[in-house]
This record gives sequence, structure tokens and C-alpha cells, in this order.
Amino acid sequence: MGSRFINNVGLHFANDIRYKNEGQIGEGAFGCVFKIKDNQADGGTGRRFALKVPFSKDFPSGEDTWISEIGALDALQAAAHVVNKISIIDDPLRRRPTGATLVTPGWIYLEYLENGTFRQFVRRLRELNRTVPNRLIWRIILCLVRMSIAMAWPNTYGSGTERIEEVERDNSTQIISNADLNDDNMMFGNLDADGGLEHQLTPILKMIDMGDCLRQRIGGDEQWLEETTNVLYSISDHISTLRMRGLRTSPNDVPLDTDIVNLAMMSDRDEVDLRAVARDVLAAVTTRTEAWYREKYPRGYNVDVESDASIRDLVKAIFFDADGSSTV
Ligand SMILES: Nc1ncnc2c1ncn2[C@@H]1O[C@H](COP(=O)(O)OP(=O)(O)OP(=O)(O)O)[C@@H](O)[C@H]1O
Repeated sequence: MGSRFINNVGLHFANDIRYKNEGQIGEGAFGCVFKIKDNQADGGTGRRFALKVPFSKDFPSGEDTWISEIGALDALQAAAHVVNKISIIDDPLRRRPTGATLVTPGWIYLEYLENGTFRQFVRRLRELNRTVPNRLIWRIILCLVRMSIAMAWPNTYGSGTERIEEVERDNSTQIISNADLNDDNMMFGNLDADGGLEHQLTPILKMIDMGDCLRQRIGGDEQWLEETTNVLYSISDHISTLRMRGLRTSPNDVPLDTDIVNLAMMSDRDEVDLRAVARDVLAAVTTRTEAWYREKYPRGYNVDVESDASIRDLVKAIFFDADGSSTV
């Protein structure tokens, strides 16, 4: 879309010393995404955020069960594996600077996710051509499962502080599904020193683009099973991709977990139980430690690849170059 549109967004930020527009970082079919630096944040360390502006029309505010992107983001705002919508005080886009003729009915500010898309991650794994530890793959699968849990129990994540998604005992009365959960629509955030088992070694993966979401009322248990199975189908392609990237570069490497291989084939099944998948994946992340793999493969295998140090090393190679700046 035209540079006039981009310049127009720029004009709104140009005279506001609180922010620096660091330029366009993405352009999709329906809008532009900009990277904005907040000069005041954290005492001047310059936290970034993303600004998503549609070219025209509104964020489609759907017919039938389709919901708008803002609606979907609001519905899942407290889910840890969904990008956070943020608000800024005295929003520069609400002012009318001289010369600006920006025509857009809406925009959203999002937390800035530093570490690139799932697609870039997979490309980087291919380039590196190194054995991918099972423990790394399990952690990323758990992020995908957590996203599915958020979609399966949207009533739980509409408000409150951000929390890790957990399955609930009762089925929900509605679900939200993302018809476009492709590999460009998930991005990695940061490592989290307090992120426990899940995000201390591997950065969090979040759903970012919710422009094609459906909200469905659930009539009963059968429908719930059908719809949550569909939600799981939407992550199964990505698990298959991880399985394909689960390269073993030497016959001595610990083999790719057969349970990962089985999960990658879940779209062959008519019904998949989200609670069972969540339980099994969480159990794998929790119990399949380096020691677990060492016990399973006692002799002749290179189990070092499953160590925390090896995962850290690979994560550094995937997401950071030597000077610490992002490679993706
Ligand atoms: N929160 C974010 N942090 C960092 N980069 C982002 C963020 N959101 C979007 N981007 C960048 O902008 C690109 C486009 O974002 P997004 O998919 O949300 O836009 P879109 O216009 O809906 O695209 P499309 O409809 O074609 O999928 C992403 O692939 C990513 O590179």
C-alpha cells in the first residue's frame, strides 16, 4: 500500500517526543504494522510496541460468528500465549498534525514481540542444520497447546491479569477459533528468567494476528469435542513442521520422541481430546528432563543434546547473533 499512508502515520508521531516511529515492520493484506519506540518507558530504556493500522474499512466486524480482530484480542487479553493489546495515553493518532490526512477507522497497539515469527524460526532451524533437542520441541508444542486452551475457554481470559492457560473441568459455552493460524501469525517474545519450566529455556510463542477469528456458541459436549478437535487441527500442522525439523544429524543422537511423532499425526484422528493432549504435553515438559533421556538411552547415545546448556546454545544461535541482536 502507498507510501502516503505510511508517511501519514509517520506525521502523527513526528512531533511527539515521547515516541519514535522506527518504521514499518510488516505489511499484510489488510494493513501495515509499525515499530514504535517509547522514549519514556522504563526510565528511557525505550520499550518498543507495535502499531497495527488497517488501510481502509474497519477491522472487519464480522457477519455471523466472525468477530473483529479487536473483539478477539479483547476476548483473550489475559491469555499469556496471545499478544497483549496495550493502550497509550494521549494517543498521537488521535491528534491532527498539519498535513496529515490519515484515513483509517481504527488501529491497535500491541506489545512488541522481539524474536520473529514461527516461519522465521523454522527457516533458521533449517539453516543451522543442527540436532533439535526433544526438550526444545516439547516446549514449543506446549505454547501451541496453551494457545488452543485459550481458544477453547475464551470466557476465562477476557479480563484480569495475564495468566498461563490451563484446562478447566467443565466444557465452555463458547469457543473462539482462528481460521488463519499460519506460521506468520505466531511470534516469539522473550525468554523469561522466572518463566519456570516453560519459558526459561525457550522464548514464549504467541498468537499475533486474530483478523480471522470465529466465535461459536457450544450446544453440548459433542459439539465441544468437535470444535476443540478443530482447534487442535489448527496447531497440528505446526507440530508436523517441528517434527520435520526434528533433525538428527548423527545416528548417536537421542531419537526424536515417538510421542512427538504421534502428536504430529493427530489430524488423522476423528476426535482429539484437548485435555488429554494438554496433560500429556505438560507431563512431557515437566518430566522429560535430561536425566530422563539419559535413563531411556543409557549407552552409546549423545544425550548431551538434551541438556539445558545445549538448548540454551541452540536458542542463542536461532534467536541471537554474536552481538546479542536478533537474527530473525
Ligand atoms: N506484536 C508484534 N510484534 C512484532 N512484530 C509484529 C507484531 N505484530 C505484527 N508484526 C509484524 O507484522 C507482520 C504482519 O502482522 P499481521 O499478520 O498481524 O498483519 P496483517 O496485516 O493482519 O497480515 P495478514 O492479514 O496478511 O496475515 C508480522 O508478520 C510481523 O512481522
